[in-house]
Amino acid sequence: HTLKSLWPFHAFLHSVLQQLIVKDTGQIFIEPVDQNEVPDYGDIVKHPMDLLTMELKIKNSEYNSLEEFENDFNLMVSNCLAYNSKETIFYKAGIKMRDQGGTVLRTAKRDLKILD
Ligand SMILES: CC(=O)c1c[nH]c2ccccc12
Repeated sequence: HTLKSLWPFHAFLHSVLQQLIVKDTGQIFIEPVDQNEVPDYGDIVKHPMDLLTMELKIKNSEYNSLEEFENDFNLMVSNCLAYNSKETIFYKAGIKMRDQGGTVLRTAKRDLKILD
């Protein structure tokens, strides 16, 4: 069996997402940035992304590969590093999520290969 046939692919992505949510200890990635609270956010970030939106995309079967899921993860991180200046807590949380989330995704990619 491969993972895809044995266990729905979206269940695999959901488990990867849960691991990313655990890494978001400051809970700054868990939901979309509220653009009413942050009126200039849309001037800098053209394609917002967050972990809740990624969960909804999993549920809507909008990811056909781990790479597409990873693209949204990278978009979420790069938005954070683009909007927040380097000395902020948010920027530092973005660096931490890039590093720790990157490890989660590297392991998930390896697991997907082993199961094929
Ligand atoms: C992830 C991120 O950049 C943010 C998460 N919450 C915010 C509130 C104001 C400005 C930026 C943010």
